[in-house]
Amino acid sequence: MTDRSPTALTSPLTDNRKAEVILLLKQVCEPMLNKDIVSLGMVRNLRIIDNYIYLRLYVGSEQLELQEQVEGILTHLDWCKKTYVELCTIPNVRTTLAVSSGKGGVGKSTVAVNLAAALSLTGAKVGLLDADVYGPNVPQMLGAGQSDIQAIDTTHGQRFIPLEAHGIKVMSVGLLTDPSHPLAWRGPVLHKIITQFIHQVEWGELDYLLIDLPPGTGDAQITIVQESPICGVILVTTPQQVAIADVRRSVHMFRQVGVPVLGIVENMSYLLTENLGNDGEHSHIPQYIFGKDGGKQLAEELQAPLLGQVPIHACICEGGDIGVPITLSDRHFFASQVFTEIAQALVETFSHARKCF
Ligand SMILES: Nc1ncnc2c1ncn2[C@@H]1O[C@H](COP(=O)(O)OP(=O)(O)OP(=O)(O)O)[C@@H](O)[C@H]1O
Repeated sequence: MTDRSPTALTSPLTDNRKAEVILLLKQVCEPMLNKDIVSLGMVRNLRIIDNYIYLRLYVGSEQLELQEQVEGILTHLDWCKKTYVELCTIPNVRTTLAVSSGKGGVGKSTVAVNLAAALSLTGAKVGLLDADVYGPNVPQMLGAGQSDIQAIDTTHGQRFIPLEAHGIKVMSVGLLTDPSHPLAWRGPVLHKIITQFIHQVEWGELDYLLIDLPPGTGDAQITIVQESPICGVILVTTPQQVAIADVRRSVHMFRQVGVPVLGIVENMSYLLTENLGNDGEHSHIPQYIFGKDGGKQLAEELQAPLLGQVPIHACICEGGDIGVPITLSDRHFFASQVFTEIAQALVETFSHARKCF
């Protein structure tokens, strides 16, 4: 696994200087998550060559001021002649969030699509990048499965134009391939496609870009995480122990590469069944098909917030199949409200941050 933390150089002099640089950079606070930019993994590829500092800064479109703060604070080093900051951002995208899962089939794409829908219902401009190279089904879940992707030539080279479905901008590896042929890309091709996705999509102005990652903790996830200014990751799990074990691994992987885990969504938490009581009254009883509160316990163990518990319901599955997420077709439905609450919590976190800039 490649480390996103600042890179070490070998001589004792540069090691000392690097330590000094990191100490100063730790004083630069990113107000969204109220943490320093080093702990958030925003500073990468730190190199000190003679009296010059080189680094990459991964930011959202409203955090560009951090560059000035970085350059400013490093002027305190009397040995430093100049700092070269390479700003890495997705143009016009304020906040990039990843949706991930330790294991396939736990409902990661379903959560990503419904969360995108819930965010867009708050009035935010939302994009959804389906980077799940092994099962790219976001376009279908938004009713855009058969659409063709257009590319335009710009002064910066060729750019893909995302589709728009229900007011959400969508881009997917699935849209570039024949749906009847499985995706069997390997290493370099995979890397190229993913990197293209991140840097060659003309999103326009977005408040939130959600990236639906492939399941697991392999090369594809690490590449995406390293090549994009992701502010945090939302992890999706079902409550059963095998899924939990995989998500635990994922949390450690994201923390190791310096990406904050914003929280855990427990999907398929319970199924409500109708019960006819002795008094002739109907009531609903939750059945914990995959076990009870596995995600909740994991969240406590890993000290990550439990963002919500999504029930199992045929309408959620049907919404995905017909291309209209349940959160859009019936926003008052009890399962939709879970997504609405998660979206509101995200908006609260990130819009508060915007006021800080
Ligand atoms: N809460 C739910 N209630 C009912 N069905 C659900 C729920 N969540 C997901 N599903 C269904 O489960 C199936 C798998 O969901 P989804 O494709 O979102 O999983 P995934 O984790 O993204 O899978 P993968 O990444 O392995 O392709 C889909 O048919 C989806 O409609």
